[in-house]
Amino acid sequence: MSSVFGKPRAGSGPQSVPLEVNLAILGRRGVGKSALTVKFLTKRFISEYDPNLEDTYSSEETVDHQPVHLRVMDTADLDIPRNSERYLNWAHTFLVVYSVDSRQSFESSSGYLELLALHAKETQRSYPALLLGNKLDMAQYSRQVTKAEGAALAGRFGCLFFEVSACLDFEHVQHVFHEAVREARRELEKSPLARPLFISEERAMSHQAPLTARHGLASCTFNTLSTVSLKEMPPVAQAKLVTVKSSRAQSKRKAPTLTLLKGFKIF
Ligand SMILES: Nc1nc2c(ncn2[C@@H]2O[C@H](COP(=O)(O)OP(=O)(O)OP(=O)(O)O)[C@@H](O)[C@H]2O)c(=O)[nH]1
Repeated sequence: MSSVFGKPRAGSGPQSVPLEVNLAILGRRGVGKSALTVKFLTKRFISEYDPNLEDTYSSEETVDHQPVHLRVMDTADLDIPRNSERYLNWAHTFLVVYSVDSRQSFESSSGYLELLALHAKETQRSYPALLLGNKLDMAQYSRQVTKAEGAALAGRFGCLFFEVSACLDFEHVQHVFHEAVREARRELEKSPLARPLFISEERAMSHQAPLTARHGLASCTFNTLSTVSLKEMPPVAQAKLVTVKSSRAQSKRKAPTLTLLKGFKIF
């Protein structure tokens, strides 16, 4: 609500301080984690990719009129969760992805949800997760997981469920990411001091030593992995930060966007 009589305007005051949200995308290899990430950030679908690339991207979003600094970690586990602390200790919210044309990937997604449930139990906190059935465009040809099965699995873990396609419309993909932000925001509002740990880019850490959680997380670090054997938290020297302004990414193709596209071929 805006007013000329001194009442707060929408988007002013505390609302103009960006909410910091870290989101990790989990799932078996090939389910479309990178494709969804790139679709969300650039509105485009990728055809080729580096399966070993694990990066964290940063995007300024507006969700429900609130500015949000969203960091997205596109993870690169192989077939099962590995070194999961790197995202468990970092993310406020998770997208667990399977492909509707792969039962194996659906079974893996259940493993990821169990991992998150266990982590929540151990840390006595709750971590919002959304379950995504990707490659919906393939459903008419080769669906192996029904929508009801996806919904039932999500129901078992109390999370939201969507079926999407990284190669269809951008709005559905954006909606899912924004829902994840809303879930994170609800959780942060409940316990604002109980923030996940994070790795600072400025301070070299030889391993995942926790830093003091505080309001307004500093910049995070990001894994760029180039070989299959390097699936662990990389040394800080390898870390890099990639920033993308999603609203400008497609139209202006500024340098940050080109950085994002490293490793991807876009058409
Ligand atoms: N038809 C269709 N293909 C998709 C979709 N999303 C991704 N793909 C394709 O599926 C393959 C794997 O996609 P990625 O985004 O690399 O999958 P990923 O989960 O990041 O895989 P890793 O990097 O190995 O962990 C690529 O060939 C994509 O082009 C989709 O929604 N529909």
